[in-house]
Amino acid sequence: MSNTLLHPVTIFGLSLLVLYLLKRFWSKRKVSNLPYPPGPKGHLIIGNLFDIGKRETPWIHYSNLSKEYGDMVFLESFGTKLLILSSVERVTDLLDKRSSNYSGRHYLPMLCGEMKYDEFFSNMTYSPEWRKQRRMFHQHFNATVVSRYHPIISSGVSRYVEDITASPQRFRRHIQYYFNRLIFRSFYGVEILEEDDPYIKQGAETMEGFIVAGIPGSFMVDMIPALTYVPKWLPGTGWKDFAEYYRKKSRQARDEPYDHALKSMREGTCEPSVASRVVETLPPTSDPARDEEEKAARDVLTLGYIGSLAAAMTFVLLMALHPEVQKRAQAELDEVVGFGQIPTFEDQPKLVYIDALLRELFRWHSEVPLGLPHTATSDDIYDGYSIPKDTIVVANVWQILRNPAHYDNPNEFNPGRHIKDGQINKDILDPYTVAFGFGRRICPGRHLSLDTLFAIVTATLAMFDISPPKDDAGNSNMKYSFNSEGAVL
Ligand code: HEM
Repeated sequence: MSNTLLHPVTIFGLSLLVLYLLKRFWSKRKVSNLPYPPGPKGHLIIGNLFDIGKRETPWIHYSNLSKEYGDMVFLESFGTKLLILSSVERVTDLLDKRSSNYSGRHYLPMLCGEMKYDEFFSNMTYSPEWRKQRRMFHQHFNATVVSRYHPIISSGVSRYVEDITASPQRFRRHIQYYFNRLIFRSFYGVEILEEDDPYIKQGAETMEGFIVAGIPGSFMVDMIPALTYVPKWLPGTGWKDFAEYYRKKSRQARDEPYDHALKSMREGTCEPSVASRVVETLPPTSDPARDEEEKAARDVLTLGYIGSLAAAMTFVLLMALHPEVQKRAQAELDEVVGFGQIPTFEDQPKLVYIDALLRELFRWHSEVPLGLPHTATSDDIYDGYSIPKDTIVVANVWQILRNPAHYDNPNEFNPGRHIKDGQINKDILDPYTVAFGFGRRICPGRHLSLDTLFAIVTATLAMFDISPPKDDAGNSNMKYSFNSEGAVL
């Protein structure tokens, strides 16, 4: 008898039955008698698993679903509820206007439980700890103080121009190096001397882990959290090695540059940085709160790794594909700044076409096509529908930025669409208000990010011409694709 009960098929069957009953139970817990927002009918037991589960371009799948069900699509599988918003109106109503309820982050068993990425405030749920870390970050990167990094940005640009002049074919490495040097100098006051610096690698790998595990449904354990208890020696548990690898990398990325900065501060060899300002405000080492505050500081600093590299790579691709846009931008620089001169931040307000080009860059290719998912921290009722607590709310940024109601011929790359009567057209949807996220969770690094991009984009256009590679017959043979680091040429 006991043998029959322990038979793997019996255990599997019983588990399915329990999951099914749980699903029925959870599905019945509606906020009120109101229905959930529309969405495809789920299958028996697994619900909408096939819609939520891993796929290469989920934003395109969600966009197709919205054509059938409207600008709010509700999916559910094993108790996980997902609401996909695909219009500015819905996003504004829920993520901006009701942001006190929609600023949570979902506890993803893989990302948070296994990989421990919820130590960084970008992945923390809406809590006092999140508020503390976010405030700390904001102090150093809000719009009024970000100009303090301009000297570092400008010196980085000079070095970038030298590097590209010396070896233009290595442009990807030089762009990467520009962003990494900038981040390390501004955050840690530390100069990165080598392109292959281990800190750079740790940061990139930490980000890589986030990009894969940050999308709900990428790992089965996100749907069935009980899988956490499956022992590592069982076949099919390679995801546990993945989690361990990235857990270690993110800890290194957090601790090593910070310790390096502390050492340089003690030796008096580092320049003023976010780290030095944060350390000055920490309680004394004798204070029991010191450890906790210092851990928060380490976590906050690590988030600086999130880079604008992807946008810069996409810029290079677009200039190679659109010589007419490149020429027009160069003509504006020649006229406003002078031929072969690198603009400064003072020139920025006069460079309207460059402004439009950067906006179009963010519109045409969103680096984070589904933003970062928010969650509802309480039950809600909206537009005749019930939205239960813990629903994951995702904005389909890609679809909003390609909506023909906002942009004519949305697939076309056309900076001119953002200009009217020689000025930025305020009547057209500003892509930055979508690309950098929403409400209380809006990207706090956006000002730094836009300034660093302005500097590298204008320096590149002022000093170089970008053209596609040619074959022996002189024909362009450029092939490209996109990955998490932007365009791959
Ligand atoms: C092209 C560059 C960038 C893009 C497109 C981008 C986009 C985003 C998006 C979509 C979010 C999620 C917002 C939401 O939850 O609604 C976010 C969050 C965040 N970003 Fe950025 N970002 C960029 C660069 C940066 C940089 C350079 C930094 C650091 C200096 C940074 C720091 C952060 C942090 C800390 C969060 C988490 C905020 C929170 O959860 O409270 N980002 N970013």
